[in-house]
Amino acid sequence: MAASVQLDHVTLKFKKFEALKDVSLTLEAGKIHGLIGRNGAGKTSLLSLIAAFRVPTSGKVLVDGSPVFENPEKMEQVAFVYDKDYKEETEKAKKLIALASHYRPHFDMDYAEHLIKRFKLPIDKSVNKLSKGMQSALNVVIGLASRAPITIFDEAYLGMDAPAREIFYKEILKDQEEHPRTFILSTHLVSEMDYLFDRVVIIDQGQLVLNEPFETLEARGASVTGAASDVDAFTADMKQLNAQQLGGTKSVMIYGELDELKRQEAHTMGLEIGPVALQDLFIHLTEEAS
Ligand SMILES: Nc1ncnc2c1ncn2[C@@H]1O[C@H](COP(=O)(O)OP(=O)(O)OP(=O)(O)O)[C@@H](O)[C@H]1O
Repeated sequence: MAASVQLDHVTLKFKKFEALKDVSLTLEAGKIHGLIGRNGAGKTSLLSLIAAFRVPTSGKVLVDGSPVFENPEKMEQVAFVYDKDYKEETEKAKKLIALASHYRPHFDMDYAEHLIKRFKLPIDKSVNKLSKGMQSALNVVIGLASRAPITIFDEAYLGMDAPAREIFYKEILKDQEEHPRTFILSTHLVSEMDYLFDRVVIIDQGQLVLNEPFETLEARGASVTGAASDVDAFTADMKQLNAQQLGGTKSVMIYGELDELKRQEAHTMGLEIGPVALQDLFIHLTEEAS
């Protein structure tokens, strides 16, 4: 089960400060959305509106066409996983999982047990005694096993080591094939997670920069790799986002579409053309927006 999200001219103010400024966007049902933005861009503010933790100052936040705020039927369709403060949480991990299974209508306990094993989560420990990475794994177990039609992970990986993050990413992809839902993944680990995204949403200083399919975004640039002197000659009059050199081999990320003629020229020169890195595009687009 998956649901769509629509923001219609949404503004969120904290006193006079506008954390979100007239944001309108649609998140498609059944897609994995990567939400990226600099620190303080407004990602958590946006997500807390979708999860109905807050009400917008103006504008509408709709889940499958109906307002989500104070709407229990829509609110139970949204799972919002974020970096909770568990300092005072003395219940055991298994108790929190059992509680979630009661109030989440699509919760799958068999899947939760599978995830507990995958993350080696010590469910008999009090939650405040779990390591930071284990607390994150607990949040991820609850978020994934809830199978909420809209599942939001707001930097849910904090404290997780690389193997645990890898398990998290693989489980998202595997479960999405079998039980499609709408995921929103807010992250600063852009280069690590970009392969998960069907669509990319970038916000900057409270404003929407773009909301596009990943392939369309990737086509906005390219990577050019080959002998350093040839790469330099080929990219001389192009907008360069990033360059790396190892010995005589250079790789340059360029901004701008390469037409067929240019691609043939690169081929003739023995240069390899690949996709542009989302991380480099993101840095460029947010600098441009500023
Ligand atoms: N409760 C609040 N009161 C006042 N200002 C707030 C509040 N919550 C957020 N803000 C401000 O709103 C802006 C957006 O914050 P938000 O947490 O949404 O950003 P973010 O993109 O999630 O950032 P980060 O990547 O650093 O977590 C920031 O300038 C922040 O200081």
